[in-house]
Order: sequence, then structure tokens, then C-alpha cells
Amino acid sequence: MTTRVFGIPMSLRFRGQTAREGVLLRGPAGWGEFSPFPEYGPAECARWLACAREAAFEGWPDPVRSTIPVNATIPAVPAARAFELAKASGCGTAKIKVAERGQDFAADLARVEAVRDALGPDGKIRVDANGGWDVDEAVLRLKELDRFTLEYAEQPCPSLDELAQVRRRVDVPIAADESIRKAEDPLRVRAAEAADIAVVKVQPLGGVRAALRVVEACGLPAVVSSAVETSVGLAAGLALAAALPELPYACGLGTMSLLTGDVVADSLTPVAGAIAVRRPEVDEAALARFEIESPEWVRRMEEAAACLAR
Ligand SMILES: O=C(O)CCC(=O)c1ccccc1C(=O)O
Ligand SMILES: [Mg+2]
Repeated sequence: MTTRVFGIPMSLRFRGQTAREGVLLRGPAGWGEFSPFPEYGPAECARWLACAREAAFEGWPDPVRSTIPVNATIPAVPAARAFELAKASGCGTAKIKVAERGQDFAADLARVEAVRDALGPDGKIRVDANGGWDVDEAVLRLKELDRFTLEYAEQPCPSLDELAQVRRRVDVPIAADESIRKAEDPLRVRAAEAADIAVVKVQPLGGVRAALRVVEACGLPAVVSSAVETSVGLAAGLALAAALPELPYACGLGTMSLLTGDVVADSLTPVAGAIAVRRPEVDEAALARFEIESPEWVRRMEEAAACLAR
């Protein structure tokens, strides 16, 4: 097994980070990506490693579709920039970050309005609060934002119980994201009647097969989303989206534009709002530009591997 560590600057600050780092591993089935966020400990990282190993050693279930519609991802940027990003994306659906710490609600309203202007009346707009509101705030904000017609709201509040309360009090459909990170979560989401939609990410869920099981257990329509990965990591998300029996919503896999580069030559960038299902090869010249020396990443991977072995 070959491993290579990468660090790619992001084009926009995301989750408070300015670069995306991780490890690429190559096995007989191809390349996999291990890129857990910096604050995650070994137990959580173990699932991210399981996803990379599935990619490298097993490959993925057969696809049932060949293109995946995706949303433009609009970070918590000023309205004028949000308009440009939505326009440039070529996507008919946009996901807008709201409830960013340090910003006021007027900024959210202006950003959503700008994206509605960019997409026109037929565009679909979803918002993602990343758990930034309490229940009353969420109800108030979503009712106001729904002036621009929302497709759904992702994780308006932190807890499952709060999501369930908000869901009972607004017409906007609710999507659970942070509430679905572990295999045991979907059953709880379902039992609590906390969401209409499940956002699923392959790395935190432990791979394509594990995520397929989660979606099945959840019994909700799924939106496959990225963790802002290179095209190697995105390919796993794309494989999940391609293998799901049903895919009624655009997926959050159009995140290549958030990175300033990639490790493949043929990036998984959306064209006209969709990504063709494929698995690009790592390109040595591309990887060379972003390869870093990092004992820290070697250690993180070893600790995750030890967790998996237990
Ligand atoms: O869903 C998308 O459009 C892109 C992915 C995304 O927003 C995301 C990426 C990394 C970490 C968290 C999130 C999130 O959905 O909250
Ligand atoms: Mg989210």
C-alpha cells in the first residue's frame, strides 16, 4: 500500500479552515482518501479510514445512474459574492450557509435573496445552519427566509429533539446532517421524526456500503454531500449517489470549486449542474504540487487503524 499526504489551500474559508489536508492511499482497487477534520479523534477517524480502505481494496457497488445532479455550495460570503458564485456554478440548485457565528441575520437574508436573483424563480434554494440556531430562532428565521422559497433547511439546530420541534412548527422540510454521523443515528432520527431528508457523507459513515445501509435504515430520501474532498474522496461520494436506489434531490458534491487545486487531471467538477459518474486517476504532476511532509498525518492514520483493528 502506498500513502501520500496532501495539503490544498481552499479558495474560501470553510469550517474556519484555510486548507484541506489528508492522506491518499493506493490499493489494488484504486486510490482512497482519508481526510478527517483536524478536531476529530481516533474513534471518529476510524470510520473515515474504513471509507478510504474500501476505495483502495474493495471498490464500490455497481451504479444505477450515470450522472449526479449537484448543488452549488455557497459559503457565508457577502451577498454580491454569493450571487457570483451561484451564477458561475451553472447549477439549478444552491445550498447557502446561514447562521454563521459573528454575522447577523440581515447578512443571511441578503445572501439568500442574492442567490434567488442569480438562479431565478425555477432555481432551488436550500440553507444550512450547521446547528447555529435554537428552536425559536430557527422557526422565526426559516419563516422569514422562506420568502425566497426554500427547498429545505439543513440542521437548523444542534440536537435531534430540537430538529423535531422545529419540524413541527415550520412548513420548510428539515434535513438532518450533523445528526447523522454514525450508524446508530439514522434509527434515532427516524424514531424522533426529526427530519424529512437525510444528508449522508461517505467518509464519516465509513464508506459507500456502510452509507447505503444507513440510508436504508433511515427510510428517508438521501442527499449525498461531500466533506470538501479532492476528486479521490469525491469519487466515493459519487459512487454512493450512483448506487442509491432513489435520488430525488441534487447532491452536495459540487465542492471542487472550494479548493484551489486537485490531485487528479480530470477533476470531478460539475458541468451544467451535474457530475458524470466516474473515478479519476491520481495524476503525479498534480499531486506533486500539493504533496506535504507530515508526521502528524501518519500518526493520525496509525491511530485510526488501531481503532479499526480493535
Ligand atoms: O453539501 C454541500 O453542498 C457541500 C458540503 C458541505 O456543506 C459541508 C462540507 C464539509 C463539512 C460540512 C458540510 C455541511 O454540509 O455542513
Ligand atoms: Mg450540513
